[in-house]
Amino acid sequence: MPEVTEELGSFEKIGVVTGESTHVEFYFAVEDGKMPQVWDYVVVPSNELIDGEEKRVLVLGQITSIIAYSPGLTEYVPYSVAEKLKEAEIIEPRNLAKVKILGFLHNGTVLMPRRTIYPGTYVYLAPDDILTEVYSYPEEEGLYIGNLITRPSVKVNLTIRGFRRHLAILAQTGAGKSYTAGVLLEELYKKGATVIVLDPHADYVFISKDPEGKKKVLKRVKVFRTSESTGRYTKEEIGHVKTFEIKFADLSLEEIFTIAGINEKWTNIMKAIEDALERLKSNENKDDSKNYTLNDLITALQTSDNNNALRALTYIKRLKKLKVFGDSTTPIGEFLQPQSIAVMDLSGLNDNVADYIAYRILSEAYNQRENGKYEYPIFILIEEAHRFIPKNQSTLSKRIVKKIAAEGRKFGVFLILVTQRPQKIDSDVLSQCNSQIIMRMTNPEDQNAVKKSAEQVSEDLLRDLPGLNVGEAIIVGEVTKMPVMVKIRKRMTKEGGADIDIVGLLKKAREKAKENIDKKVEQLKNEIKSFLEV
Ligand SMILES: Nc1ncnc2c1ncn2[C@@H]1O[C@H](COP(=O)(O)OP(=O)(O)OP(=O)(O)O)[C@@H](O)[C@H]1O
Repeated sequence: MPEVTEELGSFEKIGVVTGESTHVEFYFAVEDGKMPQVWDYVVVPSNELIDGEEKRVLVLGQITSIIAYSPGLTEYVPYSVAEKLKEAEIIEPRNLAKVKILGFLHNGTVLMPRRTIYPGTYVYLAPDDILTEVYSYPEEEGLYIGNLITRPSVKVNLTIRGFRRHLAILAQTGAGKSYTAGVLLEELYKKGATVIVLDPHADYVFISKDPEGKKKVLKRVKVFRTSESTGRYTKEEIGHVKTFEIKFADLSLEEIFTIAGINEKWTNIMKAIEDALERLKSNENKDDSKNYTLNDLITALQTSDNNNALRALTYIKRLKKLKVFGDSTTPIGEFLQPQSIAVMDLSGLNDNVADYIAYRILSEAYNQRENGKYEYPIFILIEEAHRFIPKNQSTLSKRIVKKIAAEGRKFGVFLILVTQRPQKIDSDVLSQCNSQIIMRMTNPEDQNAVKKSAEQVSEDLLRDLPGLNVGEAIIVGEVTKMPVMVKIRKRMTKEGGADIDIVGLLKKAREKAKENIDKKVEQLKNEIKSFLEV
C-alpha cells in the first residue's frame, strides 16, 4: 500500500466517518451522489504505533450494510405529510454505511489497528491496485481462485502455505463446492502438487479434460475404480480407468482385525485367525506362500475344530462384502507421483466399501510420508467428507483422517474436506481446518457448526451466507491475508457433477414419448391393415 501522503487526493472520496467508531468498525455518511455497494472496500487514513514508531497507515475496511434514510421522513410520518414533503422535493435521502475493519498492510502482513478511526475522517473507495496487492502472493505460492465479488477487475489469490493447516469447503448442495474444489485442483496441479481425490460421486473423473471434454489439459491424471464398481460414468466416457484392488494375502494381521471389526480384547478370536493363517501359509509351497485368498481363510476357519475359529468366522465373512480383493495389490506408488492427480472413483460403491478403500489409501499415503519414503507433500481432497468422518459414529477412515488432521502438517499431508453437512461431520476434524471456503448456506444448524469450528467466522459473515449466489464464496483463514468474498473463476477443466439440464432432458423425454406413441399407432395401423386384408 502506498505511504499515506497527499496522494490520497487521487482516490475517490465517498464519505466522512460519523457517529461512534471502534477499532473494529465505524460508520460513515455517504457523500451525496455516491452509491457504494454493500461488501465493497474502503480505505481510511489513520495513525498507528508500529515497532515504537508513529506511522500514517491506510486502514482497509469492508462495507457490511448501507442504511438509507431521510431526515424528514421518519418512521412515524403520516402519509399526508410524507406526500407533501415529496411534492415539495425536500425528501433529501441520505445513506449511512457501516464498515468492518479488515486491517492494514505492513511489510506484506496484515495488522489490525489499535486505534479507533476518528469521526470526521474522509473515507475513500479502495483503489483496485491496493486490493490487488492485498489479495496477491508471489507467483510460486499464489493460487488464482477467482475475483472480488464487488470488483471483478481484482484477482484473488490464495497462498498454498495456508494448506499446511488444512482447508474445508462448506456449503449447501448446488452452491458450487465441487466446481470450486476443481479450480483448486487445477491450481494445485500447476504448482506441482501430488493430489489424491476420494470421489464418491465421480465429480472429478474428467479433471484431465477441457470443459468440452475434447482436449487433455492436465497430463498426469489417473482415475481408479474397483473391478466390480459400475460407476456413474462408463469407462469409455472417462477414457482410461485403472483397476484398484488389494491382494488379500498382502493384508497384515492387524489390518484384518481392524477391517473385520475385531476388538483388540478378543484375544482368543485373534489367535484363532492367526493360527488359521499360519496353517494356510505352511500348506502352500514356499513360492506361493502369499497366494491364499479370503475364501481360503474362511474354509480354514470352517474346518477348524476350535470354537473360537467358528466365532471368528462371523467377522471374517463380513470382509466378503468389501469386494476389493483381487490378484494383486495396487501399489500406493501409483497414487503418489510428483505433479499428479489420482482420482479414486467410489461412485456406485456402498458406504462400507468406500470407507475401507479410503482408509487403505489414506493410511498408506500417510505412512509413505511419515517414513520419508515419498518426498513431496500430499494433498488429500475428500468429497462428501461427512460420509467418511461422521460425527458420533466410527468408521475405518475416520481414525486416519483424524490423525492427518492432527499431525499431517508435520509430515506434509494436507486435507481439503468438502461437505454440504458441516453439522454431521466430526467437529474435531472440522476445527483443525484452519481455512474455510464457505459458500451459500441457509440451514441455521449448518451455519452454527461452521461458526463453532472457525474463530474467524463472525455473526456478520453468517448473516451474509444466504445472500451469496452460486459460485460465490467467503474465504477465511490462513490461505488468505484477510477474509475475502470471491466469485470463483471459470474452470479450465470439465466438471463431473454439473447440474443436469432439466429443461433439455424433459424435452427429450417428450420427444421420446411422442416417438413411442407414433410407433404404437403405426403398429396398430399395420395390424388393422393386415387383418382387413385377410
Ligand atoms: N464458479 C462457478 N461458475 C460457473 N458455474 C458454477 C460455478 N460454481 C458452480 N457452478 C455451477 O453450479 C452447479 C452446482 O455446482 P456444484 O456441482 O459444484 O455444486 P455442489 O455444491 O458441489 O453441489 P452438490 O453438493 O450437489 O455436489 C453446477 O452446474 C456448476 O456448473
